[in-house]
Amino acid sequence: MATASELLTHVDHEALHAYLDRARWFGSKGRGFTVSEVHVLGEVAPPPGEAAASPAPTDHSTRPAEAAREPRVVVALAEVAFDDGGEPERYQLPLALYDEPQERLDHAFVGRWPAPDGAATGTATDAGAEVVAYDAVQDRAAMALYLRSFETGSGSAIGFVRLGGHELDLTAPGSPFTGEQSNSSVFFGEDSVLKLFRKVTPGENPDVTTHRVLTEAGSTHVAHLYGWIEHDETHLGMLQQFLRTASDGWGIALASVRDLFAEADLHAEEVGGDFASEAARLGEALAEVHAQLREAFPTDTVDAAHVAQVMTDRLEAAIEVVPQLAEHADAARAVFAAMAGLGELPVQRVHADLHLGQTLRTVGGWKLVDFEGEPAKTMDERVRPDSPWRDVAGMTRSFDYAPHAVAASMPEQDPDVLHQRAIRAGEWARRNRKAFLAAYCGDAGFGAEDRTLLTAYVVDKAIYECVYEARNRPTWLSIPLEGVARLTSD
Ligand SMILES: Nc1ncnc2c1ncn2[C@@H]1O[C@H](COP(=O)(O)OP(=O)(O)O)[C@@H](O)[C@H]1O
Ligand SMILES: O=P(O)(O)O[C@H]1O[C@H](CO)[C@@H](O[C@H]2O[C@H](CO)[C@@H](O)[C@H](O)[C@H]2O)[C@H](O)[C@H]1O
Repeated sequence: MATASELLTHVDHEALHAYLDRARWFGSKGRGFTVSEVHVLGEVAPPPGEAAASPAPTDHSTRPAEAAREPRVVVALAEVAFDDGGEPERYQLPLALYDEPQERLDHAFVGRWPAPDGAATGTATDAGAEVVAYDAVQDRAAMALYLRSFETGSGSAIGFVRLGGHELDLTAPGSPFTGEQSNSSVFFGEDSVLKLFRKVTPGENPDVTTHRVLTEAGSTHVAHLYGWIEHDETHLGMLQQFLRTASDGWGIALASVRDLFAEADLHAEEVGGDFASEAARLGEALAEVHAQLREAFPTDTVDAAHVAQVMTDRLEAAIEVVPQLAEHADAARAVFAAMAGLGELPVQRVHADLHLGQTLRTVGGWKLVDFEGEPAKTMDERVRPDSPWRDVAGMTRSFDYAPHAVAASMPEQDPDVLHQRAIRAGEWARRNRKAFLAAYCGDAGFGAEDRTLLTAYVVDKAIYECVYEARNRPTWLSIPLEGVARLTSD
């Protein structure tokens, strides 16, 4: 039978290029690139002689002949070189390989290329003439092999590591997550969630290491980590508790804002969908998570003047991308300068890209997800200890985004109505920020130095968001840009 590497001997780089170009998770859209190399990391299959722990679940939507067949699942890394000479990137491609087309997987087609000379692909009884590749994430049979490998290991250089404490439901069928995300997740029934990291950087991924520590500390504010996938000490993915009763914080916040806007004469606290008590619970949850992270990861201090300089540099770079920031630049520099004299700041492991979309409300309280940090930063930067105010600032900005995102989506043109709505958006943001901050600070209170620091982190985050929106959702740019204007004119 052909080896995993042999199956990709004649891999079609053009097909991979086209596939990457249309993938939601490809993070360099709009830049010219080529797939310069394809590395085969290994195969996902039970080790030889290992009995299957359970049969692959049947996909009832498929014809019986197809449903009975298991693919060869090969994990490849596509190396991407950019025409603009920028740093190359590497993307993980878990491929389900068959020796003939699978109609049920048309939507997940990646490419087809000649089979290795004279070798059967092992996906059918006859020697195959070609390899037909699909995105394994979309293939229930391939995902069953992943789940089973957490029990048996994969018998290749790809390591499947389990944490104790939970018995996996190996019969649960895998369904790909269909919402917005930067990686690729698959839900196994109501038991577990597998997230495969798409843009791969050598070394540990903070999503795994942070979840591991919080799981082992018994945190009630994260989905427990069940295991992870690694290759050569690089994390490729993780398996977590499925949060059955989860609703996402961004959606709940938007509903609350809509309730407020629907009641022209009421204040936020008088409306049924008031979010303030949830904002307070979020503040408590974040404080607990920060305390646990302080216990488990190294802490340090950093000179505030250095942080102020980094923020100022980020502002200068942001002006290149969003020239409208220039008119607020002096005021922003002054905000950063005000923090520069605060001496040594405590730093620790933090979430690093916290916003309402990274929070899930369950019957067991709020859970924080996705500890990977800001996608624009290098992995080294993302795991560096940082100020906890970074996370508080992220949530503060989110409380500003939610009402302004709803307001921007409403077709109203009447200046009086727009003016009223802007006032009420500010009211919603202030009310929830205040509740969140009071709960986060608890007995420690919120002093003048804290205010100076938080303001600097909030302005820095809003500047980051301007760049993020310009590159990802240009029609949303006005939300953080107006946020910068308000923050720097206070
Ligand atoms: N443990 C979980 N249980 C249920 N849903 C989850 C869980 N973890 C994440 N989700 C959902 O999946 C979405 C994407 O997860 P996330 O970790 O943010 O992925 P990405 O890093 O690709 O952005 C989340 O916004 C949330 O809606
Ligand atoms: O979730 P990611 O880690 O991919 O974070 C990036 O995308 C976020 C948007 O999906 C972006 O968040 C910004 O928009 C949110 C509303 O969609 C808002 O709640 C946040 O406050 C705002 O920052 C995030 O900045 C970016 O890193």
